[in-house]
Amino acid sequence: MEPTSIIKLTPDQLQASRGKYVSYAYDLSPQDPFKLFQKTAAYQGQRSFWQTNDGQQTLIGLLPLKQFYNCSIEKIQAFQMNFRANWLNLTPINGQSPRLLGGFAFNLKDQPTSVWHRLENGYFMLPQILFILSAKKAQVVLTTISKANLAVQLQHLQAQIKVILEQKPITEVAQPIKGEELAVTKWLALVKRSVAQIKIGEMKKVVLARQLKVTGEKAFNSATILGRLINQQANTYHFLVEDGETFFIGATPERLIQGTGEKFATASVAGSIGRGQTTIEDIKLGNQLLNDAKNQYEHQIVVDRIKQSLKPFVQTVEVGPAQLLKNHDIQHIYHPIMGKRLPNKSLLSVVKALHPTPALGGEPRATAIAWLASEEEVGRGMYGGPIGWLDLIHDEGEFAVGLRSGVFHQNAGYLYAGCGIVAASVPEKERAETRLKFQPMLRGISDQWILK
Ligand SMILES: C=C(O[C@@H]1C=C(C(=O)O)C=C[C@H]1O)C(=O)O
Repeated sequence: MEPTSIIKLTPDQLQASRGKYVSYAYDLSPQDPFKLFQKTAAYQGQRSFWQTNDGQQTLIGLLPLKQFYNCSIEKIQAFQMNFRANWLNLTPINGQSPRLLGGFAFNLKDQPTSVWHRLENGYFMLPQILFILSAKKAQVVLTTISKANLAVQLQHLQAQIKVILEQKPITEVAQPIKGEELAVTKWLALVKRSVAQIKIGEMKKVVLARQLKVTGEKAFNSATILGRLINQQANTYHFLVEDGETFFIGATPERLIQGTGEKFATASVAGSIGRGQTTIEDIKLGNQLLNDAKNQYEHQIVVDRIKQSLKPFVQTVEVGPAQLLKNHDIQHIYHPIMGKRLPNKSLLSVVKALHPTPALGGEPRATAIAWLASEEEVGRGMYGGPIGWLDLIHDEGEFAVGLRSGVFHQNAGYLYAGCGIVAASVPEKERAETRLKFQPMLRGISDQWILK
């Protein structure tokens, strides 16, 4: 299957490729996504991982050819255009094209918070080695900038893949951790102030986030956490971006946008309750959530806003029926929302129009964002931002909302959780809801945690 000599170019072709982005895609035998990721330990600090919520599609990116920090949507879009204009496809027929992996910040900050290191304002990478995996198929896309000897450049990448595939996957046992919810009193006071602000009619809803700090004896290992999240959190997107010693990781249930050739699909996910110990209790809790006036109200704000925001990009906005989105620790009210894509509407322009939805920002958006910027103590970094991938050639891709997540550096990690505040919010109840939302990450990091 793997070609022995990857490519033969004539001198003229070589000349034409000089300075251009070139890519070459080929098939591998099917791979177990996480096992393959474990085999890439030698590339730690230079990897990205993405898996869809049905577990059917996985992307693993290694060895950035390009890295983007301080990622405005415009900057990434400009790169996509530039790449397309300077790209040479060496794959004989069809084949996959190069993709960017990574995410945007919740909002761009002038003054970075140290816990995020270089990831504060978002991060994307263009991998030299990109694995695209589905249940039955594994493909790899090699991307490089053509220099004097392109064939050697590509063969060098191909040789690295061979080495990766021969590795033994290593599994590490998770370490015990200490956890501390940060600034709780201040946060409860902010909930109260926000409710007051809502009651005087300044806003309808604002989503407030807080942090839980975790500490281990030794540095956290991204692969260990990722493997546990994959095992524990079904029905969620699993994502990881690494930048040297810093990584952002999570298991989010919320799709922001999927763009295929034909459609744009998004979802409203808002309104939360725990899972039951028994099936009967679980159904009861689900029904309670679906019929609860406060949660219905919180949710409807999200549906209405998404409908408005998506409208200019699709033929007709279709809203599916209300459903429960059930995860390991929590369930939400959820509607699929989609429409047929109108011509000349880019995926990133939809990201810009949607983000942040009132599931993460608030309503009205500008007022809520201004309120968060002035009142929220800690920077959100990539928490709550769009995270996923973008095809550089076909303008297809998918972005989830980067929640149920945390940023890690050496032996410290900061988990984030937020919740929608409306006029009927009670601070202690909202704290309990955010506690529930820390659970997936705590469980993902360790079997043993002590909370201060
Ligand atoms: C903000 C978070 O979750 C969001 C807020 C929800 C809510 O307020 O009910 C539910 C799902 C998410 O859209 C989070 O998990 O941190």
